[in-house]
Amino acid sequence: MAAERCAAGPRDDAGSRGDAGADPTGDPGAGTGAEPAPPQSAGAEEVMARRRKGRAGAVRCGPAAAGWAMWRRGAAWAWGRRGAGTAVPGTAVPGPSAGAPLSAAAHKHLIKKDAGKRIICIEGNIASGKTTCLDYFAQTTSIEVLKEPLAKWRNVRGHNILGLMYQDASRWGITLQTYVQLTMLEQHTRPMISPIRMMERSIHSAKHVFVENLYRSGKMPEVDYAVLSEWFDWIQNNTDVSVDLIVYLQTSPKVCYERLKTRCREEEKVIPLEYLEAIHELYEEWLIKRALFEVSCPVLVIGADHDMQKMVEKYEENRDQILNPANRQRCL
Ligand SMILES: Nc1ncnc2c1ncn2[C@@H]1O[C@H](COP(=O)(O)OP(=O)(O)O)[C@@H](O)[C@H]1O
Ligand SMILES: Cc1cn([C@H]2C[C@H](O)[C@@H](COP(=O)(O)O)O2)c(=O)[nH]c1=O
Repeated sequence: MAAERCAAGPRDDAGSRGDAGADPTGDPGAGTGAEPAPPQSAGAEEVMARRRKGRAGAVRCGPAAAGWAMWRRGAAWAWGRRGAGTAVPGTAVPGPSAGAPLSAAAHKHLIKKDAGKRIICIEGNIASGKTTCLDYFAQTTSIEVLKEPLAKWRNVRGHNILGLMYQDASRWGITLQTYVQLTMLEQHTRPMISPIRMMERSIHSAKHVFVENLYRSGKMPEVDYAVLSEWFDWIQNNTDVSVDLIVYLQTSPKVCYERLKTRCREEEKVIPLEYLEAIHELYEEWLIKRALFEVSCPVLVIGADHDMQKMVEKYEENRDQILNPANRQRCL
């Protein structure tokens, strides 16, 4: 299935991110016209008995997320060899390392050195409005903003591994996700210069959403998934990648698809709606249904299908809950 072309010429945002500032030069992946193979996901529900920490509800703002479990409509295209419906990776899913206590992240949360400082991650689907949200809050003096290191993913020593992944996820998925994990670790452990840090996504969503999607769709072999999982577990158990609050910008995949086309990032021109539906479903499983992976911090859900003006109103309505933990309505 081919994705729709961008409505206008490329409006690449490589320079708009707050990271290394590299251009996507040496881009062997983007715009070559090769058949796209973006990774899709199948549904899942298990393994969680070991990992689930609780089903305490998220702090929910704005319209409910109802009706978005429709990604299964695109199943024929979306499901890879690891199958559909309840036929999840199942017993084949490598679990956490033996001896890695499941509550390790929560424990480290308690002993975090910079106890007075807070880390807030803005999570959401591709083109859900995370960067726009961060740009808005960057105007607040007490907040430092760390955007995704997208420029690095587009140029690691001249290689655009984001573009490569979108051209051939089976071949390059492990390469991209290994580097995403490294660069996200670097973001989490970078010294803070302000009382509050707002990050775009996290090492957690990279693993629980994007790696998971590659694996479930059959585009990442189990051995690669196992190695990445071992790395992830080690990082969780030996470094401080804890987060104080997740703000989940909850969008419908169709809205993201429209915004994605407007933004028109070169590598992402091959993305079909079904891919955004698969990513959406994993976000919902992780942050709303709590169906697979532990969430060890509060989650604030903000409906984000609205226009910019309405979104700014919502950010202001929620500013206190986001920035001041004492005023938060509910914590997990
Ligand atoms: N509320 C909104 N309404 C309409 N367009 C939006 C909204 N928020 C962001 N956009 C636009 O959608 C595209 C994706 O937004 P962006 O903030 O880059 O998303 P993300 O960082 O989550 O991928 C951009 O072109 C942006 O200008
Ligand atoms: C974290 C992460 C991201 N990606 C891809 C998904 C998008 O194409 C870009 C990020 O852009 P966004 O507008 O901020 O969503 O990177 C990925 O493939 N794997 C990941 O782990």
